[in-house]
Amino acid sequence: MSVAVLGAGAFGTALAISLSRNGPVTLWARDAGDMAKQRENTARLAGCPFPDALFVTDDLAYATTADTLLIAVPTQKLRGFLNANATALAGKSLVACCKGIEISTGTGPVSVIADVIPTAVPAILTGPSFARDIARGLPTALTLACTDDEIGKHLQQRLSTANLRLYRTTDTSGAELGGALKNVIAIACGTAMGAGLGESARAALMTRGFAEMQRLAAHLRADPQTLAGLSGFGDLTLTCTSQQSRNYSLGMSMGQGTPFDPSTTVEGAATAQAVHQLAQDNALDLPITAAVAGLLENRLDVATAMRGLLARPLKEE
Ligand SMILES: NC(=O)C1=CN([C@@H]2O[C@H](COP(=O)(O)OP(=O)(O)OC[C@H]3O[C@@H](n4cnc5c(N)ncnc54)[C@H](OP(=O)(O)O)[C@@H]3O)[C@@H](O)[C@H]2O)C=CC1
Ligand SMILES: O=C(CO)COP(=O)(O)O
Repeated sequence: MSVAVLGAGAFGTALAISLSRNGPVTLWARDAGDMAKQRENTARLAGCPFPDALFVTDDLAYATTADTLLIAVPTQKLRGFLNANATALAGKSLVACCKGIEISTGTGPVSVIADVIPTAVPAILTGPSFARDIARGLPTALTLACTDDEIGKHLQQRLSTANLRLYRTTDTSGAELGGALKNVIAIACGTAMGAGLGESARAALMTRGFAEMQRLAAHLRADPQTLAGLSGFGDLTLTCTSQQSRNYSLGMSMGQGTPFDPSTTVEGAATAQAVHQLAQDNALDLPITAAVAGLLENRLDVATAMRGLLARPLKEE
């Protein structure tokens, strides 16, 4: 099974570095010039040199000769990328390596792939992992979800390494929901911490945020067990507690009232909007998501958002 990673941001680069410890891997970037010369992605993942088995290219036709393609572009860019390269991607195993819900359709990366490239076998690789940890070869466990269990088994074998351990599921819906929604809750947690509301408030937001994740997953018929696994609870834990997370950091900035670099990839911002819309369309009660969407759209300030959450009617857990 030959492997290429399409998209050389922090995560795509880290995966390519990690997988090239198993054998040759191609990393495709829109502009590969500097990376090919320096053997390092100084812009997105500085300090992580490329192993010899990693080949960088900006020739998509060459990269897509591999039979398994990992796609690591941000969720809101995925459809455009697939449409632009549909012929080259037809019939391949396409593993989404992004976390989010598309604003225009309210669906996740696996559904977007199935929609644009119906001949492909879509899968998703998701779970608790920072790009830098993967690139450094630190121990990491992720979820590989593919509705075709046989292909899922092949992908699990090929994409696991000595330090990157993949667990398999056929529940693509649960896996993509967990990875998308935890980012929204991480923004909420970062906001609370930035505003000085304390670690008890963060624990409450994580737990009630997880209840929102389960509620939406149940509505969309995802398996609750998937939400309790690496791609849901696992990634929620990591992202809501680490300043390495960009979603958490955006929240911290909002809580502190300090500026945040708008060019940073923060998947939870668009996803909060998409999920808030889904909740309204389906009469689902997702108050933390609604508060995050309100903060991001400047309809709410932190104090009002917190007051709103605390003033909700008392209920059973
Ligand atoms: N960073 C991390 O620790 C982790 C990230 N992820 C997920 O990985 C996904 C990507 O994030 P990450 O790598 O960190 O983001 P980065 O901001 O580091 O990089 C985004 C990359 O996407 C590329 N890109 C954007 N639009 C297109 C397009 N239309 N066609 C081709 N390439 C495009 C950019 O290319 P260019 O450089 O040319 O602009 C850039 O290389 C996100 O969904 C994120 O949630 C998951 C786990 C960990
Ligand atoms: O998904 C991640 C960790 O699993 C990375 O989180 P951020 O996108 O918030 O940096």
